[in-house]
Amino acid sequence: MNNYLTVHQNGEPIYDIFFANDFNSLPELLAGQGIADKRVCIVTESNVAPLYLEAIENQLRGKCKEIISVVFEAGEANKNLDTVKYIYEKLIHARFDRKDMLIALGGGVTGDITGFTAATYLRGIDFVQIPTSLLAQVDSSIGGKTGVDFDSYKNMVGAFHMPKLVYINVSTLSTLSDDQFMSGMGEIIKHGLIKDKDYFNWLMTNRDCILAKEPDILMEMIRASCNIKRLVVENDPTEKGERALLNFGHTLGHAIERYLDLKLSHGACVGIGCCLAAIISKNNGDIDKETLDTITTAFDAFGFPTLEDYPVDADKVIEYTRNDKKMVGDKIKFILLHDIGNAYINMDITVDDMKKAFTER
Ligand SMILES: NC(=O)c1ccc[n+]([C@@H]2O[C@H](COP(=O)([O-])OP(=O)(O)OC[C@H]3O[C@@H](n4cnc5c(N)ncnc54)[C@H](O)[C@@H]3O)[C@@H](O)[C@H]2O)c1
Ligand SMILES: O=C(O)C(=O)C[C@@H](O)[C@H](O)[C@H](O)COP(=O)(O)O
Ligand SMILES: [Zn+2]
Repeated sequence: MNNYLTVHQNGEPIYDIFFANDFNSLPELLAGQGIADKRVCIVTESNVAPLYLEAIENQLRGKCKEIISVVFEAGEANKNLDTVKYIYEKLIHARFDRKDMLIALGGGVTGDITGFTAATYLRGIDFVQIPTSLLAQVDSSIGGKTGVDFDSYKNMVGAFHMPKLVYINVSTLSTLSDDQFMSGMGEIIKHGLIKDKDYFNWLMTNRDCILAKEPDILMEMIRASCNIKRLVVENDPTEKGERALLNFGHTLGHAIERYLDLKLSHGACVGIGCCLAAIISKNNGDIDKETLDTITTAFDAFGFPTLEDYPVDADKVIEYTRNDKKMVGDKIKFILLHDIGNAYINMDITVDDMKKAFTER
């Protein structure tokens, strides 16, 4: 099996997603991106920097014109324009020009911020993703959605800007907390739910090995999820249609993330959002009770919290969905399931339908 997947657009290869257990192939792959003539800025955050920054610097030393790094304070609360401004200042100070490059080293927060900075600095420079969280390895590093939160609105300011390379060193997951591992599983289970019933069943069958973080199983799972995301974003890079399916669980998930003031991880909120969307699918007559139970059992099996653990004011959460980017006029573009592995867009979900999901299962 190849140790990479290639993401295409209009039939043309755009970038590779490379899978490894170390950082040793990074210099060679970046040489292919003309790094010898570039200044490189590694953008990372306070948790990841002490773990992996030096390893990346060691790999790149002598291979590019100059290396600088910018370290910001970890956490979703810093996925904002202030952090972007901080990075712009560093780049201007180091005289970065149009042919220079950013490297995002970290989780989805780092990838989203760095990608957005790369998309906007000097009207766009190259960037590379080195995702270190499970969520970033299977989801956020792929597809070129970049951006930041604005006030408390999730991903309100952003741009589509494709990376030049996604380099996944699966061994970085050894330092990730179990909570953050679970967060990544939220997007992984989502991939099975929207596109691939066999993959969903495989996740359940291999649950114990996944939770034991067996290296071969993790590699297989990460590759499979990357492939699902790759296929969706190749078909619809800028979310004119099918890409919206990747938002399954996110309409209510993002609203819960905001309501809980970021006390729960993105993936945990997506997990709760997926279960609520599955209840709406059942109430809408799309799936039966047995399928709904299979879905909620899956999240339970991977240790996801529920609304019993995190009670919310349903009216307030639903009010927050009005700021969702998927609103079309007064209607919300809701993602539902015809079955496990078969998601679709529904434009007729009402506030009452959402409310019912919180109270009637
Ligand atoms: N652009 C997209 O397509 C896309 C897709 C999904 C999610 N997202 C965004 O991604 C973000 C969530 O990503 P995330 O869960 O990676 O969050 P994150 O970047 O905050 O990382 C989660 C936590 O794990 C730590 N961490 C990361 N890698 C580590 C490692 N190897 N060892 C130890 N600690 C490590 C981080 O410091 C942080 O505390 C959200 O902002 C979400 O909106 C974007
Ligand atoms: O890549 C996509 O498209 C996704 O929707 C993936 C989601 O998991 C991710 O959380 C994304 O950032 C949500 O996008 P948004 O446009 O709803 O903010
Ligand atoms: Zn997500």
